[in-house]
Parts: sequence; structure tokens; C-alpha cells
Amino acid sequence: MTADHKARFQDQLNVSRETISRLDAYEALLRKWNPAINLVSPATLAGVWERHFLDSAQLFSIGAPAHGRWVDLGSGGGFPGLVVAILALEKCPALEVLLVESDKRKSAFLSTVARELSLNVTVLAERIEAIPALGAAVVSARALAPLDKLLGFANRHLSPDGLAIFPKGAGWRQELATAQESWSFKYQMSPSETESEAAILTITEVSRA
Ligand SMILES: C[S@@+](CC[C@H](N)C(=O)[O-])C[C@H]1O[C@@H](n2cnc3c(N)ncnc32)[C@H](O)[C@@H]1O
Repeated sequence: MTADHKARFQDQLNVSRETISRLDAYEALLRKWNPAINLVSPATLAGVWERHFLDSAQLFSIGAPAHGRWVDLGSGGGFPGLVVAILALEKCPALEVLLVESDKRKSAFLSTVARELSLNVTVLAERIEAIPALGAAVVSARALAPLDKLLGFANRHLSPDGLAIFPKGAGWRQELATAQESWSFKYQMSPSETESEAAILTITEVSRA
């Protein structure tokens, strides 16, 4: 199963063997740490390449800039942020990736992976609400909060021409309608390649409605 997904990953993203090896090393660390700190639901570990790696890589394909800051909020076990950082090492090495994760054990895990794989990553072990504006080129967040709340974070942490990339589940249309009551923004929807009914929302020009 994993071999198929690795091949798909290599084909779709056109990545080197070194990148696949880094993802293998990340997977090994995830499996080592997961029983102690529940980084991902154990049920999803068997399909980690599809459920987590490919799912995160979609976001990189949509929005990776050549340089600047990619800020991933509520990174948990590193999705999508660590996958973005691993791909960036090969595809856009000037891109700096910041991972914001307030849980100290999870942030220790993120720092360990970043150090062991020599990634261009900074881990901020703080609450999103407590950090100063980051001037990001890209803000991402998976499974963190409803869109309405995420747009508050995007409004604070994006540079004026920055891009927010939020994967959303089947209820994305309703989340969009609710967010439009409080926020003005432009968006594009890309269907998720890993989950039917799910969507990836790419958002620019966020301001209060
Ligand atoms: C449901 S998990 C999702 C993790 C990861 N993005 C994923 O998709 O696998 C949400 C994560 O956000 C972190 N988190 C929640 N609220 C936060 C906040 N206000 N500041 C920083 N981290 C937060 C939690 O500790 C948790 O690890």
C-alpha cells in the first residue's frame, strides 16, 4: 500500500529520492512518538502517506512561494507544515517555515523532526493568539478551527499580498457562508485529491466586512 502511495507521491510531485527518504524518516519518528503523545489518530497511521503526506503536499502544490514565510498554525504532528518544509528543501530552499503549536510535547516532536532532517523550520511553542504578527506569504491550518476563526488569524499574520490555504471538510460551503458574514475576502476552491467532498480554500485580500 505504502509503496503505491510513494510512487504516486514521486510521480505527482516530481520529487527526488532524497525527499522520499526524508519523508520515510519523518514517518519513522511519527510512529516512534505517536504512542506516547498521540500526534495523529492511530487509525490513520497505516495510511500515513495518503491521509497525511499527500493531503499536506496538495497545499504545497497550490501555494508554495519561492521565498518568504510559510506559517502553519496548530501543526500538531506536523501537517501540513513539516511536509511543506520537506518539499521546500528540494523545491524552494529559501522558503522559511514557521510552525505554531502550543502543546509542548508536540512542539518538542516538531523541533526534533526539523533538527534531524535539517529543515528550514522554526517552531513557536506558543498560542497563536499570543504571538506578534508574522507577515507571512502563506498561512495554512488543517483541522484547527472553523473558517470564520481562521480568517481572524489570517488577517493578523498574512502580509498584505499573502495567501491563506485551508483544507476543509464536506461542510465547507456552510463555513464559507458563515465567514462571509464577518469577513471580506476573495477565494478559490480546489477539490481535495485525497478526500471526496473535501475542499481546499485559497483565500486572499482578507479584511473585516
Ligand atoms: C486537531 S489538531 C490538528 C493538527 C494538524 N494540523 C493536523 O491536521 O494533523 C489541532 C492542533 O492545534 C493546536 N492548537 C489548538 N489551538 C491552538 C492555539 N490557539 N495556538 C496554538 N496551537 C493550537 C493543538 O494543540 C493541536 O495540536
